[in-house]
Amino acid sequence: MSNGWGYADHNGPEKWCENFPIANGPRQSPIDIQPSGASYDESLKPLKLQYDPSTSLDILNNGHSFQVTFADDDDSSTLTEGPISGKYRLKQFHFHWGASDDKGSEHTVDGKCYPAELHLVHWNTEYPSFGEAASKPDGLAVVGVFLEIGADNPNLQKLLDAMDAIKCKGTQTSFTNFDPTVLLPESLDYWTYLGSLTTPPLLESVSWIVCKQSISVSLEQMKKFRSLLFTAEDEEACCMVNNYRPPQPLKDREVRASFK
Ligand SMILES: NS(=O)(=O)c1ccc(C(=O)N2CCN(Cc3ccccc3)C2)cc1
Ligand SMILES: [Zn+2]
Repeated sequence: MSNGWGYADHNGPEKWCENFPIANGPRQSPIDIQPSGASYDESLKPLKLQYDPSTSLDILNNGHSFQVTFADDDDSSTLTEGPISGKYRLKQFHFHWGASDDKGSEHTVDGKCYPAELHLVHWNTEYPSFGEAASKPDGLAVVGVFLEIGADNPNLQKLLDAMDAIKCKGTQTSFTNFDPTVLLPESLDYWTYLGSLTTPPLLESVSWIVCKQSISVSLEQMKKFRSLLFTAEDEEACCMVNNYRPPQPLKDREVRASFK
């Protein structure tokens, strides 16, 4: 398999170790979060997320997910406090989801899968760029938010409306003036652990921050996610679904909770 990794049987998560041996490393993500095994840490601070909507740039179908990319040449949109030290800049956010509502999240909670999971990706400003930070053990911080089937979520609608313009791999369109704060749950209680990118190159550089509370998504809104394609315009269409990596062994790691 060249660098053409994906989520199909021939190039999916079970095959990634062939080109990315770190797939079997000591701090891989995602994991199954077992709340009874997590330890409450009173020293954990509340998350401080300060996003400037004017830093949102565009929305892209990258063939693995869709992502909204942010200008990260200054400290306009940052994550501070929480379990991290220093300041991390927002680079992009994206989602993972399933072909049906019984799967799609990457992290699970006591084995429970959610239909989708949002990842807000930040990089440590100790380093000069995302690319540099991505290879450092404290280089990235990703905030994960579960999506749960329920009421229509109006805060997702601008994303969904843009999907017609990014149906195929490699398509993108302007996506300005978007404040990702609207995608966060009411409570920012979280679990945190040291892990990795959940896609190749699976670099073990991520401080994971997974919110306990989910946000809602309706059945109709989930169908819109599933209307995207993994494939380019000139290829046989393949629906973008099941773009998630299953939970990986916890190995010698602890999961801490910011709440009792
Ligand atoms: N699912 S997740 O949240 O773990 C996640 C997935 C992908 C990414 C991401 O932006 N890239 C993964 C590698 N890619 C290419 C790359 C670029 C520079 C250095 C190294 C590699 C970028 C970030 C977070
Ligand atoms: Zn992700």
